[in-house]
Amino acid sequence: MNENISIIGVPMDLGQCRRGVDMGPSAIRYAGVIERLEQLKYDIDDLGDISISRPDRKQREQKNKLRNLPQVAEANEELGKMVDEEIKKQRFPLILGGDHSIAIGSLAGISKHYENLGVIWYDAHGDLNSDKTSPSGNIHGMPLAANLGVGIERLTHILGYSPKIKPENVVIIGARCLDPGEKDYIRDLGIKVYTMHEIDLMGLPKVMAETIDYLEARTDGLHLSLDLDGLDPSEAPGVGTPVIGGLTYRESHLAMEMLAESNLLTSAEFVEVNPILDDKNKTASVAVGLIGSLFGEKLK
Ligand SMILES: NC(=[NH2+])NCCC[C@H](N)C(=O)O
Ligand SMILES: [Mn+2]
Ligand SMILES: [Mn+2]
Repeated sequence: MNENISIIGVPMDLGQCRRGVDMGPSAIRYAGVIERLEQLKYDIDDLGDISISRPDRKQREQKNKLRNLPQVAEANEELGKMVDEEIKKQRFPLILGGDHSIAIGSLAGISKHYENLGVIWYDAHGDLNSDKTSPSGNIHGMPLAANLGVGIERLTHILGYSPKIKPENVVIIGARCLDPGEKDYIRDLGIKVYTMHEIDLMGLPKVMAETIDYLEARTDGLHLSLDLDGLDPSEAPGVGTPVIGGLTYRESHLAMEMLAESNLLTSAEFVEVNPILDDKNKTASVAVGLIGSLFGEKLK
């Protein structure tokens, strides 16, 4: 793995309705992410947090299908540019959210550098809605669709190009809450999804081994987009859209260790940590533990 990591915080809470997820980056820093990675001998450059502009009251009262679109789009443009710069410097971008709408900017900056970027979407949700299918109007339910080129241009064309990724290079792991439009889309495009059903049947080690083999054969870079709500809410309670019946702490560590061993990863993001909904920063600590495993921490 690249020994040089650049950390970018994105205190974004405008892609959904629960306040507090904007404090995710500071909760993850407080839980010791930098110290943890420095112990593993990485060179860390913490670039701090992107500034997010606030909608005014008039805008907040508007009922439209894409909540806070101007601010979300603008922050994603800025994130995309920063990520692009770090990759040009040959540094590994590690992005800390913030709600999952920030994956639009991350992939805008990353995907420019790869012909066939692979993406692992570790999440209870598909995040495959568009303005047309979204039941909520929340942009954090749309980033994977936007990156596949589906949705309104202001989101699909961040940094001026689209699509960012191809459906056959995406693997969703941990899904257990999909909206009707998302299910249709997965079926039509044949996106590879390991729902909790397959994980229960096959076991997480087999799921990860298949995922890694599949992506290794067809991609030239690999991004992990890990939504903490992929884990079970009993172990990661500090998230805005919890869904019972998720991946365990142990399974998630093993998934990270197997990814570390594969040596394929070129970028990662950890999103949806909401310290206000958390239990004594437990979810941020889980995120830091997972980051440790992802970057090669071992007991022997
Ligand atoms: N990143 C997330 N937590 N997304 C949750 C999305 C929930 C729902 N599918 C929606 O579109 O509103
Ligand atoms: Mn989710
Ligand atoms: Mn998500």
